Amino acid sequence: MSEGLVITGVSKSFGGVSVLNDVSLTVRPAMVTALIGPNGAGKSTLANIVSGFERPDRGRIEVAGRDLTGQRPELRASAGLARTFQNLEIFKGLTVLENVMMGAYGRGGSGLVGALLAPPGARREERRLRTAARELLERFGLADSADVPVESLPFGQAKLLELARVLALDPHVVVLDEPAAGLPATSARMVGEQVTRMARAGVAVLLIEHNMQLVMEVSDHIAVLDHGELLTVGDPAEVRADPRVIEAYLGEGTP
Ligand SMILES: Nc1ncnc2c1ncn2[C@@H]1O[C@H](COP(=O)(O)OP(=O)(O)OP(=O)(O)O)[C@@H](O)[C@H]1O
Repeated sequence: MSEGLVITGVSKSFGGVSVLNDVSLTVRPAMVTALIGPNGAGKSTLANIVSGFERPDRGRIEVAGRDLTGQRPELRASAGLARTFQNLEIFKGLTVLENVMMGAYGRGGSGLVGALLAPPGARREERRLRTAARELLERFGLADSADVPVESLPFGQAKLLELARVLALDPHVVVLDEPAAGLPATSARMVGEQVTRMARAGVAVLLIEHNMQLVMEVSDHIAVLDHGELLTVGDPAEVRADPRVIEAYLGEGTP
């Protein structure tokens, strides 16, 4: 049974400056929980703490009921946590299909590297990965590009590929750091559709995103961070109407 992501009482300071102060948030399975807030509010720091790239000064991170506080990022991946990064992260020199197959590596299975290094007897594993990766590309509308070098993908498709790759981990929890950053409206919509679909398949999705239209469309819950403090968590209508949120983040007249 998956219980999603549970963040409890997380605090973090850099050089004596508080960046996160006692943040608690639950990201439930089969739902999209957005984390929004002004630049510098602490969103990426929280994503880094969740995925093990930063250590919290205080607090606890649990994924699917397992306490992962202090565990290395690789161990979190094998516990079912996957994330994307603000900047496009692709494995250059590999094809689109191989990039998706690489995704399965973090889950503790053999993945592409293991499959390539494996003795002939283990080739079945490679075939299984390849088939699963092709199915994911199909679902993301990228099947026609399976065998092209990943560098030749247009930016919008490369952002979709990142989503396909996190799903190759078969994750319980996915943290998406600005998946629609720099995308035109049509591509952002496609990302939104895939994020919704990911959640409906049972994944707990934490979505960090500045594109408010996307956030409002795909989120079940929205958490608002301001100066490292969680201002509120609510559904899109509640958050949109909350005067503190309007003041802290949305600004006059938006959206
Ligand atoms: N490694 C670090 N060392 C020192 N300060 C840091 C470090 N990482 C982040 N900060 C500071 O912590 C604060 C929060 O940054 P963070 O990147 O988490 O904000 P954010 O909400 O993700 O912003 P954005 O929307 O611009 O990405 C900022 O003031 C930033 O300068």
